[in-house]
Amino acid sequence: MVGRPNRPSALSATPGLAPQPQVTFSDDNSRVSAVLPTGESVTVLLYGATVTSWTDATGAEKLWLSSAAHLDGTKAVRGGIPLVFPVFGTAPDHAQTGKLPQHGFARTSRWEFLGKSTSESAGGSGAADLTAKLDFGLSAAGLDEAARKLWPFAFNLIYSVNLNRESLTTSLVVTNDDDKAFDCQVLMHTYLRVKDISNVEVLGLESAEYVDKVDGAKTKTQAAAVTITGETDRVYTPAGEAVTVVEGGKKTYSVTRDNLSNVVVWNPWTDKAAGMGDFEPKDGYKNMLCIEPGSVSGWQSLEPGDAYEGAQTITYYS
Ligand SMILES: O=P(O)(O)OC[C@H]1O[C@H](O)[C@H](O)[C@@H](O)[C@@H]1O
Repeated sequence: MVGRPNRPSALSATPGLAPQPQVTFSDDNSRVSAVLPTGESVTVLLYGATVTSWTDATGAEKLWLSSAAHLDGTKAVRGGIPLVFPVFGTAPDHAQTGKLPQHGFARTSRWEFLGKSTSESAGGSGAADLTAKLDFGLSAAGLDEAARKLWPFAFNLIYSVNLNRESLTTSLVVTNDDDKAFDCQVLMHTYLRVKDISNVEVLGLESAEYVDKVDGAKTKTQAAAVTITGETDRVYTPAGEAVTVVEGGKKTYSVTRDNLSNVVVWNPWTDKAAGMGDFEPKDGYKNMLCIEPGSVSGWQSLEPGDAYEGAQTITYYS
């Protein structure tokens, strides 16, 4: 057999032209990665279409992933960006989704890798402006029988993960392919990596209403910047589209929402982290903060043929 190097090349070889740096894509049966010529990278597990890693050019990880996370398709991934669909938490009183497990089935289903592409931003000058795009799909045919029975609708999900030098954008399009209407909720459960949660402030939620899930689901109004000093689990409905994470007085991330009206802020703190078998190290709650853009305080009601799209863009500042 004639051997062919299967290591992907990072250089294109157009005859007569200097080689242009390219995005390096790789995929196997379980995950897909893209690496920009400048070094930034993203990895997506087909199980759940879960982003498990996003690094900057130096290889520094921007997402938190538990060292005990199950990456073998036996349990939703603890860390990265799990996708929540079609129900956030559980909704026992909601007829269509009431029997589904916590956060639905998108994060525990195996998605199909639909394809990859590279684009250059307008006015870009080459490698520095490349965006790598990975697309994933899930429809009723991709669900296991149990999930199909619990949510018996024909649907189509397209999840796109876009990586450029400064940011990661994830967007989800939900299409109703059924002849009946269905309700759904959508959320991107992003685990941001932080150095020390005690130095973190979240800006952009001042004066927003929120439901405090650790205080009897009371509705409250955020007075000032959010700081995390204990278990925190809040569903905000902010007026603005961006929240900013500041650490030690320095802006480290901004998270911008497109057509997602809520943002959940979650940190399990000591006791809850101790109670989760897949949360390691146990003091890892100090190094993570979930900022979860979603549409979860009501329902997206999709008529047959209708589609809904929501997206987040996370930008980091080093
Ligand atoms: O343990 P999981 O099912 O992954 O859920 C983790 C967390 O997700 C969201 O942030 C919810 O608001 C929390 O109530 C929940 O504890």
